[in-house]
Amino acid sequence: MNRESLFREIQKKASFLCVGLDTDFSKIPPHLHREEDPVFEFNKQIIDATSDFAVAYKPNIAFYEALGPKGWESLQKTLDYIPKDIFTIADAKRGDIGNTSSLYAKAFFETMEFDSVTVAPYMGVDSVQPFLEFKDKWVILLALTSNEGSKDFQLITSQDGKPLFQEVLEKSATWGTPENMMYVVGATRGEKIAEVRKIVPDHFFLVPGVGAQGGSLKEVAQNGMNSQCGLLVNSSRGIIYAANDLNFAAAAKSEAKKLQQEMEALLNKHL
Ligand SMILES: O=c1ccn([C@@H]2O[C@H](COP(=O)(O)O)[C@@H](O)[C@H]2O)c(=O)[nH]1
Repeated sequence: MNRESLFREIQKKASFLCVGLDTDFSKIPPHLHREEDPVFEFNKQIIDATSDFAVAYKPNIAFYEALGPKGWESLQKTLDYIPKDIFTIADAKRGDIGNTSSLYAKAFFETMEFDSVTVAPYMGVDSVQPFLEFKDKWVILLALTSNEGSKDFQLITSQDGKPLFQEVLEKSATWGTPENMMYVVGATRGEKIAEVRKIVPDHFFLVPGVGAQGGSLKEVAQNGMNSQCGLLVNSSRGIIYAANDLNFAAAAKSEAKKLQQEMEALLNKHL
C-alpha cells in the first residue's frame, strides 16, 4: 500500500488506529480452545469486530513463531483474512547482513505479502537497504522505543550532545523516503515526540505504548501529527484482551471504537 492510499483510509475512517494482534494462546478465551485453530479463530473475530475502526493491523511475529509451524499457519491465515484496504505490519524487528536481510524482506513482503516490517537500525545501511527495494512496501525503523530500557542506548548522547536516536533518524532519513520508511516512536516518550517530528517532519510514525503501557494519545497527537496525520497509533492488549469470555469480541469492538472516536476528535483539531 502506498502513502496516498494509507492517508485516504485514515480520512475515510477518521482513524489512525493500529490494532495489535499479539495473540497469546494462554490469554484467549477458554471456549475457543476447542476450535481447530484457536489463534486464527480469535484473530478472525477480533478483525470482524474492529475493522470499521482500524486502518492497520500489527501481528507481533513472536506470538506466532513461538507456536512453531502451526503458529506460522495461523499468521498466514490471519494475514489473508485482513481486508485488503487495511495496512499490515509484521512486527518482527529484523535486520542482518545484506544477503540475510534480503531473505527476511522476501519472507515478509513476497512470501507473506505484508505491507511493512519493523527493522532494527543497529547494523546500519546495508542491513536496511534490502527491505527498501520493494515497491509500495515499507520499512518501519526502530527510532525511540516505548520500553524503559530504551534509555540504555537510544538516549545516550555523543560528544556533540546529540542523542543516539537523533543520529539514527538523521542518517536513516537519507536511506529511504517518507514514501517507504516509517519510524517507531513510543507513546511513553510523549515529551520527545515533538523532537522526533522536527527531525523527520514528513515520515509516518508507528506509535506503540498507548493502553497497557500508559502513553497518552492526546500527547502523541499534539506532538506528532503532521499534515497527512503521520501517525499509526497501536494498541494491542488494551483492545484484544478487553474481556476474556464469550463477549471478548464485543469488548474489543467497544475499546477500538472508543479510541477511534478520540482519534476523530484529534484529527478534526489538528488537520
Ligand atoms: O517500542 C516498541 C516497539 C514495539 N512494541 C510492540 O508494540 C506492541 C504493544 O503492545 P501493547 O499491548 O499495546 O502494550 C507489542 O507488540 C510490542 O512488542 C512496543 O510496545 N514498543
